Amino acid sequence: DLPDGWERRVSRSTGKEFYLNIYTKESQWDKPTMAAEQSAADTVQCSHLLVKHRESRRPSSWREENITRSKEEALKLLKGYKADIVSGRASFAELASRYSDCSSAKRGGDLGPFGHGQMQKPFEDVAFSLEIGEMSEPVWTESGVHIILRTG
Ligand SMILES: N=C(N)NCCC[C@H](NC(=O)[C@@H]1CCC/C1=C\[C@H](COP(=O)(O)O)NC(=O)[C@@H](N)Cc1ccccc1)C(N)=O
Repeated sequence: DLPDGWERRVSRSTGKEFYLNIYTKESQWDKPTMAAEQSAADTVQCSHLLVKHRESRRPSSWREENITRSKEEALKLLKGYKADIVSGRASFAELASRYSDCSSAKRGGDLGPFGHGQMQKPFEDVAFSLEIGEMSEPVWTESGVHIILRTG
């Protein structure tokens, strides 16, 4: 059957079947193979909190010259930060500026607006699937493990 977010339609003029993305209202002739993209936006703005680990593509950051924590430890830390944010004990920007292993920490995690093809695919896919104001589950990239907050 059809992947999530698509509906089958029939063209009134040609009688041919086409497919409608129920989120963006875009239509296409080809049968979709992937879930419909929820964002009609071709750019989104996000903040993120990145925790690197010893297998990160660059296991170093402004915080720590040589990062040796394991993937498991990185995930545990990140989940703790997310819990603090969800509980209201701390703000996203506060924890990102203190703990993110990305230079965007200096801007509370803000990455600015970006379009398709700029970020690593797993990061982009989640970023474009979030509603504005929504925070992601942990996302793994070559850089490490991130939580992403869509802000625009
Ligand atoms: N605005 C852009 N287009 N800047 C280029 C993004 C390159 C892109 N980066 C990523 O996909 C991940 C997800 C977000 C951050 C990031 C990784 C790294 C940290 O990981 P590492 O590379 O040590 O493994 N931080 C960056 O790149 C920072 N310049 C992001 C940034 C910082 C301050 C202001 C704006 C953007 C990639 N294709 O590798």
